Amino acid sequence: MTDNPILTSTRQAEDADAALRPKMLAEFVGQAGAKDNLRVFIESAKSRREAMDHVLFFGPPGLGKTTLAQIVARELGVGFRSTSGPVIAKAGDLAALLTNLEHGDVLFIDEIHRLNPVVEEVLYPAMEDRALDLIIGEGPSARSVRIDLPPFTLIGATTRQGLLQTPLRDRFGIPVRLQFYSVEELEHVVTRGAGLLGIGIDKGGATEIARRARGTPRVAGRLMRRVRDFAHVAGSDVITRRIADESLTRLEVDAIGLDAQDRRYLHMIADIYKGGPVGVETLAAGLSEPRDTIEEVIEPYLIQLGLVARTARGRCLNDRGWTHLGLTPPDGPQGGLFDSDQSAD
Ligand SMILES: Nc1ncnc2c1ncn2[C@@H]1O[C@H](COP(=O)(O)OP(=O)(O)OP(=O)(O)O)[C@@H](O)[C@H]1O
Ligand SMILES: [Mg+2]
Repeated sequence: MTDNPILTSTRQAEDADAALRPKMLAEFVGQAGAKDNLRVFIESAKSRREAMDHVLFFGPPGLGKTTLAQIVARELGVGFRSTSGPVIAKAGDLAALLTNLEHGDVLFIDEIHRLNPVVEEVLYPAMEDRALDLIIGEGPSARSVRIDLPPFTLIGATTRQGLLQTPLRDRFGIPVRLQFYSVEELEHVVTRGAGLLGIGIDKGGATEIARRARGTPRVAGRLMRRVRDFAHVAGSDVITRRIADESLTRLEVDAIGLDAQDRRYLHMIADIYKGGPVGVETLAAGLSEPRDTIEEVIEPYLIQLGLVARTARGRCLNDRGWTHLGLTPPDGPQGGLFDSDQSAD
């Protein structure tokens, strides 16, 4: 099966993450609630010798969806097959994947919100009845055959739960929302990662990187690799707060983890649209970024920090957003909508 293009074409971008990926649930930092629940479902499935119910992981990029999917398969002691929504072009591709599964296997479909609707139709009976309904032949001689599938666990991952069709969403028995990580959790991620990369790090260095990692382990890993390069060139084998701070400042990552792209986004709303509201399409055009990048990568963290609000009329800069840019919010009617924002800290 390994030469099957559907199986091998996992996203390139993931490769850089591989070295830092935790292998078992016990090594996976944070997401305590999700982990506790998964542990129960895994144990139960194992003791009943049944396939675990289907799982949907959703949340912003880099929070550990792919990692958790691999961990679930490993903890269950079953095979792991991986593909992604846009890669499965035809119903037949999915049928081939499903019929090659072995008893209890995990089939991981990344970016499951991007499945072709025709393929999605095939997935419904597969998830629900573990059966495949195929039409064989054409015209008057066409007939439908039903093929039984082995018990399997589908794990879907998406950054856009809202784009999932309700029938698909409802077929996942275990929906899991991943949250942004706390600074303490990211300190663990960074310290563990430094160990794996073979560089020392002290508490101050770990805190400095964690505070600036946008609540996201992937960003923490990336920043740590860059800081390690600076430390290396500076001839230090330990990442200290000073080295971390200097390197991240040189990389234009500010004290709360925003990078040049985030600041461009905030400045566009502040300087050109006077704080908004402004539509996401307009921002996408102005920043020359795809709308998806704005909605999936840039905005979730800025919203979480309370710098920006998504409203029905468009994006608005909150008082905190103005303050972070070192600007004063204009007193105007648009302030009134958001003055519930806890300010003054
Ligand atoms: N809880 C965690 N503890 C330690 N490292 C983590 C954790 N979660 C994620 N990582 C690391 O962060 C990186 C990104 O994780 P992962 O690829 O699982 O994210 P994702 O949610 O699938 O992202 P995307 O939406 O882009 O596919 C990996 O290198 C992984 O090692
Ligand atoms: Mg992923």
